[in-house]
Amino acid sequence: MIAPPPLPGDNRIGCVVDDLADKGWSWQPGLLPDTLLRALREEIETLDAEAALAPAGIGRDDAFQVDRSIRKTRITWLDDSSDAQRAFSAWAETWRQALNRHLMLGLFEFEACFAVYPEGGFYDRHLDSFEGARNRIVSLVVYLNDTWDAADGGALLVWPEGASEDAPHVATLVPEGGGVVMMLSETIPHAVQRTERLRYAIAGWWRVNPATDGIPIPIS
Ligand SMILES: O=C(O)CCC(=O)C(=O)O
Ligand SMILES: [Fe+2]
Repeated sequence: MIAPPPLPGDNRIGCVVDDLADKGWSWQPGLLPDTLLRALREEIETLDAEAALAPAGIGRDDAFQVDRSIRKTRITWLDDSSDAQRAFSAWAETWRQALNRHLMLGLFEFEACFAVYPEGGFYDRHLDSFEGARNRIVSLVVYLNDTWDAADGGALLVWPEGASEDAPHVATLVPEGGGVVMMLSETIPHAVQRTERLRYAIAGWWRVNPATDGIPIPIS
């Protein structure tokens, strides 16, 4: 079990909000509650054992492809079909509301997938929001392994907004269980280094209302 390190006043919302406003990303070790971490890890292990996770693609629907030269992961979408997933959705919803309240982002809906990186898995540098679609605004990544050593690889590398392809990354985040990353999907480049062991995570995205012709889709 990983004890959350003390943060100034333990004001996690304040820290995340300030980080997102200042630099566009935030790393919060031990932010996911332990009970949720354990339940989600059990679920991702079971799903993976049942081979429910399909190789992940890149790009939007019509451009969907499985390209192992860019990404090697297995994913399955969350659908609120278990207690653990529903508890995770409720937890994510508290963050959606907090981010909207403090940053006025207008985050509207959330989608997330379980992601298993096998040994040798990786994800090359990318942005989470696809060109031409203002769909994903804030990315959320939650790490589900129990323990993790730097020597296990699989670190998340983060670049600042606008960094060129050959610019050095500014953070190397070790995916310790319960650690959480939030970042602006449209502007923060990031990559997953080759992992030397099975790496469990949830990757999720908050999106704005996908209104067409200026007419917002009502909340059902
Ligand atoms: O697992 C991670 O650390 C990041 C995953 C990621 O970048 C993605 O799924 O878009
Ligand atoms: Fe990403």
